[in-house]
Amino acid sequence: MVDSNGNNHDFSTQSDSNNYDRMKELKAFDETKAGVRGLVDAGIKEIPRIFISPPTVDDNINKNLDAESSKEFSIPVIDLGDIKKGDAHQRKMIIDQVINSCEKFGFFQVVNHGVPNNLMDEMLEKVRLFHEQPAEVRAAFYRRNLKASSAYLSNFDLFQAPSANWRDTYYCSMAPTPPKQEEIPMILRDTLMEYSGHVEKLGLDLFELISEGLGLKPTYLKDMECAKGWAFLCHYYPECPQPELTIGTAKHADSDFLTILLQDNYISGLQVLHENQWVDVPPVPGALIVNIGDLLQLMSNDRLKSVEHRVLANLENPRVSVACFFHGTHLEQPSRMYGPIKELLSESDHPKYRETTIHQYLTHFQAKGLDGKSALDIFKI
Ligand SMILES: O=C(O)CCC(=O)C(=O)O
Ligand SMILES: [Fe+2]
Repeated sequence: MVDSNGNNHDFSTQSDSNNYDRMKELKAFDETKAGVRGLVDAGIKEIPRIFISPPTVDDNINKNLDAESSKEFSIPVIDLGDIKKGDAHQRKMIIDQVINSCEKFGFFQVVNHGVPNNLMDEMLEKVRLFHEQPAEVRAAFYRRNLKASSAYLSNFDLFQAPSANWRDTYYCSMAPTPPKQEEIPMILRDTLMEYSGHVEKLGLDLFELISEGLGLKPTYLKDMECAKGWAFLCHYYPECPQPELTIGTAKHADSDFLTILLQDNYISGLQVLHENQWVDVPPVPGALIVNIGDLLQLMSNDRLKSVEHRVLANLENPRVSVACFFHGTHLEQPSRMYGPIKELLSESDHPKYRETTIHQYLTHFQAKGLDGKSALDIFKI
């Protein structure tokens, strides 16, 4: 294919397995700065070798698009609307639903959450437009620097993971220190800032409900600065000519306290691992998906679950999503320690993890890449 600088790159397809320099091809792909979208625009019919998923431990839980995912379970949908009415009994019922979902699935969807529907639609549309701009426009934002506060790139773990994922991402670290306005692509800027303000409020509400549900004072997690720092991952999953050979996002658990995910209104693909079965999370109009990340699993001493999930690639249509990662203030407070919350421990409930800084945890998560294994394991006592 030809990149935005007019250079020609050839990537091995699966038939070239005897003649395959993986590192060279990863670099060549990265240097196109055009992402997976660039490959599709170039008209490839077979996916390059670097995207082919090797057999993994979860191959018995079939990745195949034709395979039935579990119909036995579904992720709970929780209506937050009644909370605003100030009825204590209703509030208690909602908190119970939230905590039960976090303990059982690690995931739930929320409706009547306060983020306007038209803003959510606009956000998805702007992300799509960003990723569908001409390659040379996108390339200006492409950087493989995980410390950058605003960056477009394909696969943060391209050089670490066992195989590349069929996905491109625009990343924006929004709080507590936002990028300079002009660093955010113009096409996304206003919508992302407005959306961010709403998601911040919802994040605070959720941390309050979870604190209460754990029997802590309502501001406990807020006081731990869980809601003070967040970043957006604006994903784009191009249509894929051979979806059964690759994956949109490999199996992983999230590296933060909590994630609020806005998914495509029409194109599904997100699946959550529950009782060793993949459960689809279908788009629900107006809903946002919420899931517990590793840092809250660690702080709750395994009571709340950071559950593995993945996104399937699909043959026909691009899929868009916007994940908001509440990751705390690790850059501003690098030495702050996080461990199991003392108030949740007892004679019979000993700490299961040693304390760590978020920086230490994230360094490990990023070095490992999405390799299908939990990043929490090395912190277990
Ligand atoms: O695109 C999605 O639906 C999920 C993305 C995701 O799991 C992540 O960014 O961690
Ligand atoms: Fe995730």
